[in-house]
Amino acid sequence: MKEITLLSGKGGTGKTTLTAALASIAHKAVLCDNDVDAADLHLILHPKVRCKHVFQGAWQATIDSNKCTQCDACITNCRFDAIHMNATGYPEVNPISCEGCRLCERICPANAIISERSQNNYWYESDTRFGPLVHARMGPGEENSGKLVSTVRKKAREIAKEIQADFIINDGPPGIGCSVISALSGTHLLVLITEPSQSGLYDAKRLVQLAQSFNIPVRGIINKANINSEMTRMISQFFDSEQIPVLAHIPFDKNVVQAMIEGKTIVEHDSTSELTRCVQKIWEQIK
Ligand SMILES: Nc1ncnc2c1ncn2[C@@H]1O[C@H](COP(=O)(O)OP(=O)(O)OP(=O)(O)O)[C@@H](O)[C@H]1O
Ligand code: SF4
Ligand code: SF4
Repeated sequence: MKEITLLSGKGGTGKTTLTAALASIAHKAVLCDNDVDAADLHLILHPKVRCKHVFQGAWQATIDSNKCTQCDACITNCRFDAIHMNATGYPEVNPISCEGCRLCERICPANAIISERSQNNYWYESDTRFGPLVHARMGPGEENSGKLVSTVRKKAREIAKEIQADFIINDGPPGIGCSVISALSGTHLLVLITEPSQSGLYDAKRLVQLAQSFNIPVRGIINKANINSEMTRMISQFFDSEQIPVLAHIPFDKNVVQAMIEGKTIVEHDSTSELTRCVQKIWEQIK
C-alpha cells in the first residue's frame, strides 16, 4: 500500500480538485482529507458519515472570580500575556492568546483556575462513491491541527490495511507549517501542484526544501498553466533544476469550476474531455 500526498505551499492551486479527480479513477484507494483547518473534499465527495469522533483540542484556562483573591500572580507569570484585569477588577483569560501551558493553574494560590481541553473538533470515518474517506473539522481558532492530521492519517492506514487498499490519497493543507509536516511525514510520494504565479513558485521552493529534508520523492504539476506563460516557464525551470519530473501542465478551464458547482469531479463532469485525459495521464505516472 502506497501513500500519495498532494500539497502546494500556496493555497487554492487545485489540490482538492485533483485529489477528487484521482479518487474517481483510482481503484481500491482510501481517501484522506488532511486539510483539517479548512476541509473541503467533502463538498465534492458528499460522504455518508459512518462514525464521528471528538478530537480533544488544546487546553484552555478559565478563572473562577468567586475564588480569586486578586493576587496578580497569574497575570505577571503568564508568558503569553493572556490574562488581564477585567472591568470588575478580576483577572480574565483571553482565549485567543492562551496557549494552554497550564502554568497559571499550577501557581494560583487560591485554586481559582482550571483548564479544560476543547471538545470543538471532530473527525469522521465516511463512505463515498469512490471508497472510504477519513476527514475532520476543526472549530474556529482551535489548535493542534498537526495532531489531528496524524489522527486521520493513522485511521486511513488502518482502513487501508483492513480493506487491502493499494493506495491512500491525501489531500493536503496549504502552507509549510505543522499540519503540512504531519501530512508529509511517512508518505511515499509528494505530488506538488502549483500555479504560475510568484507566490506559487516561492511556496513550491519552500515545499521542495521541506520534502527533501524528509527524503520524500516529489513530482510536479503546473495547474492553470496557460494563465501566465512566463511564470510557467520559470516554474518548469525550477522543477528541472531540482530534477523533479513534471507530470502535467493542466490548463485553466471553466469546466473545473462548473464541475465543482455541480458537486462532481472533473472526470464525472465530462469523461472524454482534455482535462480527464490529463488526470488519467497523471494517475498512470503516479502508479
Ligand atoms: N485548471 C483549473 N481551471 C479553472 N479553475 C480551477 C482549475 N483548478 C482549480 N480551479 C479552481 O480553483 C479553486 C481552488 O481549487 P481547489 O479548491 O482545488 O484548490 P486547493 O489547492 O485545494 O485549495 P485550498 O488550498 O484552499 O485547499 C476552485 O474554485 C477550483 O474550481
Ligand atoms: S493567581 Fe489565582 S488568585 Fe491570583 S489573581 Fe490569578 S486567579 Fe486570582
Ligand atoms: S494556561 Fe498558560 S498561556 Fe494560558 S492563561 Fe494560563 S499561563 Fe497563560
